[in-house]
Amino acid sequence: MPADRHLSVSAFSAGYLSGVPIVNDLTYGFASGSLTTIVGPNGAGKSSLLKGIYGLTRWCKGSIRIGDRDITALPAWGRLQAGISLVPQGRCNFPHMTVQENLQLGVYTLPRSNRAVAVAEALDQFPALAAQRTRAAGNLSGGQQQLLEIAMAMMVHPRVLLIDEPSLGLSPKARCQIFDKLKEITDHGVSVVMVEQNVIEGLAASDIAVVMVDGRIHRHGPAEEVLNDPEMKNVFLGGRPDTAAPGREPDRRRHDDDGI
Ligand SMILES: Nc1ncnc2c1ncn2[C@@H]1O[C@H](COP(=O)(O)OP(=O)(O)OP(=O)(O)O)[C@@H](O)[C@H]1O
Repeated sequence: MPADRHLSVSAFSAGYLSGVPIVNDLTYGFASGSLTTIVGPNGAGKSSLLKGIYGLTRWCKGSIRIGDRDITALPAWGRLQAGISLVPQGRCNFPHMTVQENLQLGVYTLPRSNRAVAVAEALDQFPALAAQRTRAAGNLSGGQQQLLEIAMAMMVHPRVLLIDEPSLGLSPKARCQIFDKLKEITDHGVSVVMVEQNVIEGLAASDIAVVMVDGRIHRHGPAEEVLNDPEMKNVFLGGRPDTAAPGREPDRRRHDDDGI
């Protein structure tokens, strides 16, 4: 995989209150063109790591590189231009606007002359959205809304896609479809870094697992290996095949039954 898609952090700390690191002195290179999933207990700093990489925490120190370019000094929009896209937790698209209008917002940062082509490409790459292009985004199923978020993040052709808990509130079928889509994205050479609370399903779909505890990396390795490690199962995965990360309340929100 091309080296310019390699995201790495070095002695990286980030947080919200001055002097209180949530992500603590972390050094790690995310495998290029792979699906890396970050798991760990509640409050471990998983989401904060994604936000810190994207430039959304109040402070950070250490360094972040994409390829051989140091992007630490760039603000969030600069990191987007450098090739990092973020899908934050939750479905935060514009619910009263149509799918097509949401996609048009996704290309707002591109030169005007490239925008129509980018929207057409997105509809081509996400056929489930093409079928719904004139529908208000808020009326889509949860899985379709998540797909729309992913499509919007992909429209700027990122080298690295950061995505926070994409399966939240989705049915098993829709979760599976989202993970498949993320795998497909890595097939096109994009490095995907996902935070996921559905540990078993998330890791089963992934290439690499990173286990975070207290702001630090406790363990990393091939996802299958981590998934099958008895220590990981007992300590972090709850030891049962359908268990989310310990400490998390079960998700009682309505699930979409029909997938995407
Ligand atoms: N905007 C914020 N301001 C202050 N503290 C925050 C903010 N966001 C997160 N935190 C704190 O940072 C710590 C880590 O939170 P974070 O969301 O990164 O953990 P997480 O591993 O993603 O956990 P979860 O699985 O619960 O989302 C928590 O103690 C949380 O309260």
